[in-house]
Amino acid sequence: MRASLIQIGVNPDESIEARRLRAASLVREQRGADLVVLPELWPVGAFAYESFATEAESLDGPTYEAMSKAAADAGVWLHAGSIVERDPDGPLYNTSLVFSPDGELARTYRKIHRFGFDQGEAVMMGAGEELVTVRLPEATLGLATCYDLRFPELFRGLVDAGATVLVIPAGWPARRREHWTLLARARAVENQSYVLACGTAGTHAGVEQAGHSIVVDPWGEVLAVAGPAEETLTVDLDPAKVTETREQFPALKDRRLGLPAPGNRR
Ligand SMILES: NC(=O)CC(=O)C(=O)O
Repeated sequence: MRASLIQIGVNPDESIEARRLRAASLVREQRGADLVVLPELWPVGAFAYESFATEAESLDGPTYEAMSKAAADAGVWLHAGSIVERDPDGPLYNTSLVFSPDGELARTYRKIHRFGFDQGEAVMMGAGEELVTVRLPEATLGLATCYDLRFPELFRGLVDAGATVLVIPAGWPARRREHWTLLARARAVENQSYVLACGTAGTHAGVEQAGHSIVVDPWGEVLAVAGPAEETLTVDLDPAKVTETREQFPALKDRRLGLPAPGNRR
């Protein structure tokens, strides 16, 4: 199973329309891959809070249009990263779009953990409430977005739902790059799953992006890692390796669920 991660640059000198066209063309160049992944909020920029409301899109908006065509033209499964979704009956959401190779919108995922503490996304957007997996012929994708990476229980939920490849689009800042790499590897090791973590390059809203998109196998080996600049990583995954790892080192079977809360035992 061939996966391509497009670590696109998000910079203020490029319009959103121009970036959309460029992203679509980069996706088309990945013909031959099985799965292509774009990062979080690449049209507007994950930290461009002041533009969230004006650039919010519906689920059939301009990014949907461009990515649906690109997926069909390339004949790939496309995790098109996320958009600022305008829900006509609710708040904004940070919503990922996954297209099948015929360009159909197969699944959407609303980011569950919103970043910013008491500002930015955390106050401007609604929180997703649903775990999402996507069945591909060779693997089951478990979806998460950026800050979700810090919450291991979400990934356990995805594994319990059958995920074998954890896909994490992000707009991760350069100043916390070590956390990004460390957490991506940890999620792969503890869940005995592939991790495809795709970040952005460039600087927007004054926040330098980490880049360093990374692909980790179910044993925790780093199969590929990008530099800080715009780059596409292409990696061959072996879906059987997930089963082999889980059988040969069956730590997931040793989980102790449902233990009682701490008592007063001395
Ligand atoms: N931007 C995010 O969602 C997460 C992030 O920056 C972090 O450090 O966590």
